[in-house]
Amino acid sequence: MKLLFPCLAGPAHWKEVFPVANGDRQSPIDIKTEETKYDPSLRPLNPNYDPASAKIILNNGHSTSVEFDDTVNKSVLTGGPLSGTYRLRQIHFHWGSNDEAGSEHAVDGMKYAAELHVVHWNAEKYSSFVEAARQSDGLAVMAVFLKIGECNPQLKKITDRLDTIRIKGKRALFTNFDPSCLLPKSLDYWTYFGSLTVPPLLESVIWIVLREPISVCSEQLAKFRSLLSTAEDEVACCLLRNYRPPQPLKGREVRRN
Ligand SMILES: CC[C@H](CNC(=O)c1ccc(S(N)(=O)=O)cc1)c1ccc2[nH]ccc2c1
Ligand SMILES: [Zn+2]
Repeated sequence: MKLLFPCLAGPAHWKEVFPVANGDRQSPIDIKTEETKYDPSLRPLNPNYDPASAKIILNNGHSTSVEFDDTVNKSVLTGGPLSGTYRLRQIHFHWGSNDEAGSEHAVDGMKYAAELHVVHWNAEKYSSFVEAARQSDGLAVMAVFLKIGECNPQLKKITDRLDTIRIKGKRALFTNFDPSCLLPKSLDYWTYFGSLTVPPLLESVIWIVLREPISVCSEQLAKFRSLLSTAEDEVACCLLRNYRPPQPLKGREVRRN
């Protein structure tokens, strides 16, 4: 069925505007843990972030993100499956309309309540994020699962600011923030070659999915759902869910350290 604004209609219609939606390395995926392959060549992850790089917190209508200064190598990710230095650009979240689903990746068919994405780009090889986003090794996104449980005091720094950016397009100063505070104790991970999970769905992401979740409580998730996907002059519509369902693996390998 041809829709006027397919992107607004959600994941099922994206292929009409972005044929790559049916590509060979789409994300997210359901990680079947029994089929992952231990790879001794994988190194420990080495995130090294400077809290001064944090700039603003933003509601872009599809998620809330914290944007970092990526004009210099101040906050970077090295190690893991990566060759070279990947520069931190932004972090953002995916969630669902209830606590039972909300993550993008799944583990043996199980979905978590939400998922944090820490987005980096290969500033060693490419001159901008947008250029890197068109290259097969251009981006590296670290995914962290959010599991329903205790309220997360570190996440509170973000959820406490959401009422100031409720409307799409709103932004507020947000600095002195090191996203490492949102990482779990263990940095063990799965890794595979994939894509952006929202249009333009570019197949340029080296995914690094941390195996240990962090906690989030229902009240904190409710604050994400109270964000609006609509701008000032539009009829208010809550951003109740913004996760893409798992995509076909198409023969890809998922490695673990
Ligand atoms: C190239 C796309 C980009 C906008 N999109 C993203 O940055 C993005 C990042 C991560 C993920 S996820 N969920 O997979 O982690 C999804 C989308 C984008 C598109 C056009 C642009 N023009 C100027 C800057 C710019 C950035
Ligand atoms: Zn994302």
